Formats: sequence, structure tokens, C-alpha cells
Amino acid sequence: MEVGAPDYLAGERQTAEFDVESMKVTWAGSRHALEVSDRMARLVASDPVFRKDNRVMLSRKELFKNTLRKAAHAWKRIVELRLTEEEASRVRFFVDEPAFTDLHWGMFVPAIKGQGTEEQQQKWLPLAYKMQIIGCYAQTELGHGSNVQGLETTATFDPKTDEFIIHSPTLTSSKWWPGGLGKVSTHAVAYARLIVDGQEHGVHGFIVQLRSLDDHMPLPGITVGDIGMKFGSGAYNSMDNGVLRFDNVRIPRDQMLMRVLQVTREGKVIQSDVPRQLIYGTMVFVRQTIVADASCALSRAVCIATRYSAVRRQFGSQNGGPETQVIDYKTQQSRLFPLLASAYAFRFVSEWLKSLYTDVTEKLQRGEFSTLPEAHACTAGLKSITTSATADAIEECRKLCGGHGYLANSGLPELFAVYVPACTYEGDNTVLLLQVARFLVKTVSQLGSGKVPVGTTAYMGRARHLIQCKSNVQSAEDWLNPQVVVEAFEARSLRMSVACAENLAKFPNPEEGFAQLAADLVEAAAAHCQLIVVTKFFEKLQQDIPGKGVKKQLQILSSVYALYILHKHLGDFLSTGSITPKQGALANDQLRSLYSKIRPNAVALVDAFNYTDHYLSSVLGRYDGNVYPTLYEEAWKDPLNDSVVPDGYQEYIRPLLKQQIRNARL
Ligand SMILES: CCCCCCCCCC/C=C\CCCCCCC/C=C/C(=O)SCCNC(=O)CCNC(=O)[C@H](O)C(C)(C)COP(=O)(O)OP(=O)(O)OC[C@H]1O[C@@H](n2cnc3c(N)ncnc32)[C@H](O)[C@@H]1OP(=O)(O)O
Ligand SMILES: Cc1cc2nc3c(=O)[nH]c(=O)nc-3n(C[C@H](O)[C@H](O)[C@H](O)COP(=O)(O)OP(=O)(O)OC[C@H]3O[C@@H](n4cnc5c(N)ncnc54)[C@H](O)[C@@H]3O)c2cc1C
Repeated sequence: MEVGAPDYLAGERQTAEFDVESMKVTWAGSRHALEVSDRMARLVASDPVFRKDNRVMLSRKELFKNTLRKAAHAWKRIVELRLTEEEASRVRFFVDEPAFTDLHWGMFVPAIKGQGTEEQQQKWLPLAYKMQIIGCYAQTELGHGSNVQGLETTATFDPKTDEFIIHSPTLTSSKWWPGGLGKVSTHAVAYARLIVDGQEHGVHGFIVQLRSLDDHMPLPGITVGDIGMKFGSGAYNSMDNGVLRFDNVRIPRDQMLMRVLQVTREGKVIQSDVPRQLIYGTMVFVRQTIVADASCALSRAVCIATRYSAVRRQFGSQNGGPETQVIDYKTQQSRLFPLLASAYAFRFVSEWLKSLYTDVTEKLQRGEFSTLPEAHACTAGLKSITTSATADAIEECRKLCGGHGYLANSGLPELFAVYVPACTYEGDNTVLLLQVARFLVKTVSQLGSGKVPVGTTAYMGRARHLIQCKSNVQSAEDWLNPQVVVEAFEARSLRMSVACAENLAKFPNPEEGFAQLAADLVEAAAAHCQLIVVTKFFEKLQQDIPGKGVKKQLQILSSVYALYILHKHLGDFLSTGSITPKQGALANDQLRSLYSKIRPNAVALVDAFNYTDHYLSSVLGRYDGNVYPTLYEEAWKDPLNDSVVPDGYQEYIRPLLKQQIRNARL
């Protein structure tokens, strides 16, 4: 905020019962992370190239060219200022525009790192790090996305020339969707069925050059282009999601990523001791980052809706005094505050997931693969529940802002349009929950075998207790006890998984059973993932959290998150007998009283996200709360208001007004 500018939300900030600067540190993860983030946010906000207020008005071509300009400028600044990887990734975050660079850094580079041999990494990574080649991740095809084993592109080994022939045999085998592919990438990691000596060996990644490094023209045998406009104006249309066909394109044998499986000069296929699932490793990495993105998108929407709810007044004027701030309506609080709590919950679970991922990656380097299934289940499941909840929440925030939320300059419509594909990319959310369900059913089925469940399923080891325990909640206060809450969530999750396993056992064919019970399995998987989020929030509170009143606020938010989920899924808790209807009602009583505790802190809790006005790009979410004059000024900037009488008046409006009505009765 400018020095000396009026702060219409100052009163809200004065009621805060905690130290906002300390909360900023907790949200950012460390003082260092906050400092870096703050510096990079200012760097981006002060640079006119990164302006984004005109985005929705640009044509697709203008938008795309502008994105290229921003990406090139960002890279120039990263190199000039010798920014670290951490700083560079914050620059990307605050530039706030999907671009080919996301796929280059976020998928192409990790695919080579995770699936390439040492020599392959040494050859390709330096080129990619300097952006002397630009890569994308070309897996999905027109006919298959979720079913990776169903991909049709072929990579046939030709022992005569020591090459692979990459080919798209059908229309449905055309690569379709990869970001950065349409107009920019010079290379792709393309996924194809490996065929050696007439035998198939599953789907593998191949580095394929697509375009000339001299004139950017597609290489012989390559047909490539953009797949067309996507949902919303502006939004994800800055990305060139592409289509790609291969017509017997030849690549050297050493361009197959060979960490998992090697093809020798003689055409021998050698399976290494690395599990085949590592071919899916890049998706595990990105799913983990998507959970962190969910907390960012959600906190951004909540920040806008909270500030605006404090500014907006409707009804309730007493003796000519001010009307009621809409944030004081209990309905507004019960819709908004759980989303605020979810933003914090997703932040902390993403921190934990990142540490789990780092730990698993280190183990994989040492040849230990036992933790891979849990890493897959956690990343898949948390990606699914956090993105679904965030997409719904952004839309709820739009509604919480009433009519003004529908204006593009509220920032919410574009945020929604950019965000919703997260429910689909990196694995459709339902398909991913079914993966979690498989993992849970397997864990349940092994309970009698003496195998002790570990990690996030450790609670299943207490199945005997959890299957029959009764919650001892007797008062609303009892619901503030994390142990009581966690036990109710564990009982609900375990009982849902066990019920699924029991029902599955009734089917002679397990796969048929799995297909028939899929809807129940998805619910059991979601229950397990919600338990993880709740548990990780409570575990975060075990840490030393400095700053006046910070821990107290987080305790309140953790209880709000847990009890909100309990209230929303009360049917599960009751039907599994994990709690009684009376206990469910007490949870709701507690939730109401927690909302009252959040109320004086609400604006400060969103200030702790430390978002600049540039990043928020929302008139409603401005830090200073100066909403109405800005809305009014912005309206006049619309191109429709360039002229008082609109273009088209002479052709279409005037003749209408001047028409002779022959039949007066008409
Ligand atoms: C210095 C400068 C720096 C500049 C910085 C800039 C910074 C920018 C950085 C940006 C960072 C990140 C941004 C990324 C941008 C993201 C944009 C998003 C773009 C989108 C991309 C995509 O969508 S890519 C395509 C994704 N596709 C999918 O997700 C497909 C989904 N389908 C699948 O995953 C699988 O097919 C499925 C799992 C559903 C089924 O597979 P299948 O082989 O049929 O498997 P099953 O038979 O069911 O299972 C076999 C066993 O394998 C296990 N398993 C399955 N998957 C995995 C896995 N991933 N890992 C481990 N194990 C797995 C499964 O559990 C089975 O096990 P079991 O024991 O046999 O039961
Ligand atoms: C914006 C965006 C960017 C993308 N970027 C990339 C990229 O860079 N690289 C890349 O390779 N791909 C990319 N993709 C593709 C993306 O990964 C796939 O779209 C995604 O994995 C979903 O697959 P699908 O489209 O085949 O959906 P489908 O599987 O066809 O899903 C359609 C419906 O069927 C349901 N369904 C499917 N299978 C099952 C099942 N077994 N049981 C129950 N229900 C099922 C789903 O739940 C869904 O409701 C991108 C997609 C989008 C939207």
C-alpha cells in the first residue's frame, strides 16, 4: 500500500489478536522463504512487462505473444540478476501466467532427471538448464489420457541403424494436450509403446526433437500445432497445448530414457532393478507441487472474498447508522471461514507432502523402493481432494462477493478458469482416488497376514480397536481435543475401507467387484485423504510456532477445518457409527463458536498470505479496501466506453428505433 494512503480495512486489522508478521513467516515456511517471496513479488509488480490487468481484453494471438514476451523477459532478469532456483520459481509464481516454461522446468527436466541414465542426464540437462532446448511432456493422446498403458504411439527398434522409429499409427494416437508443444517446444519427452523384435515392452519415454534449432520449422515426419481455445477468456489460453503426429520419425537409440529398462545395441531388452512404476515418477513429482498450488489458489480467492466481505455492507442499519458488514452474517462466515481454514490446512499438508516426496526420492536413489506405493497414493489422493476442494471454493468465493464477484476485475472468474483444469490434468481426480482405493483395499486385505501398516495407513494397524470404538465426546468443548477428532476420522476411514473390502470379497472376480463398487471406493479414499490433512494440521501444531497468538489462531483454524469436514460428511460418520447424532450436533455447536473466534482475525489471517495487489489482481481484494471508487474508475476504462455512442448504432440500433410499425396492434 502507498505510504499515507487511506486504509479502509484499518479497523479490521486493529482487532487482530495475533502477530501478523509472525504468521507470514509460518505461512511462507521460514523467514528466509518470506524474504525471498517478498522481494520477488516486488520485482515482478514493479516491472511494466509483467502487467496483467489487460489480459482478458487481448485476442488469443496477442495474449500468446505477450506470454512469450513475459517468459523471455523473466528469463533475462533471472540471468541478469543471477537469481537462485528458489528466487526464479517465485518470479514464475508472481508473473502468474501459465506458459511453456512450466512444462519445460516442471515436467521435461524432471522426466530426464528421474528416468534418464547418468549419461543421458549429462548430455541433455545442461542444454535444458540454459534453455538452449525447450521441452514438453508429451504423454496424453487424443484417444487416451488416464489409461497410460492404452497409449498407441509406437517406438520400434531398428537394429540395422541403431535407431527407434517413432510413429503415430492412428488418428487417436495423435499426442493431444501437452503444454508448450503447440508452438514453442523444440523437444519432447514423448511416451510410446516400446517394440523390440516384434515384442511389446510397455510404455516408455523418448527424447524427440520436434523443431529445427535454426528456424523453428517442424523436422521431417513431424506434424505439430495448437489444439485451440480453451475455457474462459485469457486464462489458460496463454498456454500452447498442442497436437503432434509422428510419421516414422527416427531417433538414435540413446534417446530412449533408460533408467528403468535398457535396449542394447544388439536389441537385447534388460530390465533394471528399478520398478517399472518409476516411468510414472514425473507425475508423482508434479502432483506433489499441485497440492502446494492448491493452497495458493485457494488462499488467493479467500483473501479477495474476506477483504470484500469486510468492506461490503447490506441491511441492518440502526437509526441511520452504517449497515451490517456482510462478513458479520453467520451464513457468510459458515461459507467463508472453512475455506480460510482449508487454505491453511492445504498449506501445511503440502509442506509435509514435499518432505515425504524428498525422503522417497532419496530412498529411490539408494535403491530402496518400498515407500513408492505410499508416495503414489498420497500424492494422487491429496492432489485429488485439494484440487477438487479448491475449484469448488473459488466458485464459492465468487458467490460470496455477490454480483461484483462476476466482474472480471474481481479476479475470481479468471482464477477459476485457470484453476479448474487442475481437477483433470496430472490425473483425473476420480481416477486418482481409485488408485488410492486400490492401495487401501490392499492394506486392509493384508491386515491379518502380520504385515504392519506404516506411514499414513499406520492407523489401520489398530483396526481391532477402531472398528468397535465409540467416541466419548460429551460436550462441544470435547471436539477441541485433537485426539478425539483424529480418532473419529480414523474410525470413519477405516470402517469405510473395511466395508469396501468386505463387499469386494463377495465378488468372485475382484476386478468386477472393484468396478461395481467404484463409487464407494472413491468415497473411502477421500475419507482417508481427509484424515491425512487433518492429522498433518494437528501435527504442525506440535512444532514450535513463534509469534504472539499465532499458534492459538492455527489451533482454531485446525479445529474449523476438521469439524467442517465432519459436518459436511456427517452421513459417513453416522452411517459408520463413528459418532452419534448427538455428537454430530455438538460438533456443529463448536463450529459456530469457532467462527466467532475467527471473525476479529479474519482480515489479518488473509493479510498473512502476504499477497501484493499486483498478484491478487482484484479490485475487490485490494489491500486498502478502497473498492467502490476503483470499481467506478475501472468501468470507464472498458473499451466499450471509448465512445459514448457505440459502434453499430447506425447499422443496428437506429433502424430498430426508427422502424415503422405497420400494424399498431403488434
Ligand atoms: C532456474 C530457473 C527455474 C525457473 C523456475 C520455473 C519454475 C516452474 C516450475 C513449475 C513446476 C511445476 C509446474 C508443473 C506444471 C503443471 C501443469 C500441468 C500440466 C499437465 C500435465 C499432464 O497432465 S501430464 C499427463 C498426466 N497424466 C496422467 O496423470 C495420467 C493418469 N493415469 C495414470 O497415472 C495411470 O495410468 C494410472 C495410475 C491411472 C493407471 O496406470 P496403470 O499402469 O494402468 O496402473 P495400474 O495397473 O492401475 O497399477 C499398476 C501398479 O502401479 C502403481 N502405480 C500407478 N501409478 C503409479 C505412480 N505414479 N507411482 C508409483 N506407482 C504407481 C499402482 O498403484 C499399481 O500398483 P500395485 O502394487 O500393482 O497395485
Ligand atoms: C489444461 C490441461 C493441460 C494438460 N497438459 C498436459 C501435458 O502437458 N502433457 C500431457 O501429456 N497431458 C496433458 N494434459 C492431459 C491430461 O493429463 C489428461 O486430460 C488427464 O490425465 C485426463 O485424462 P483424459 O483426458 O483421458 O480423461 P478421461 O480418462 O477420458 O476422463 C473422462 C471421464 O471418464 C472418467 N474415467 C476415466 N477412467 C475411469 C475409470 N477407470 N474409472 C472411472 N471413471 C473413469 C473420468 O473420471 C472422467 O470423468 C492436460 C490436460 C489439460 C486439461
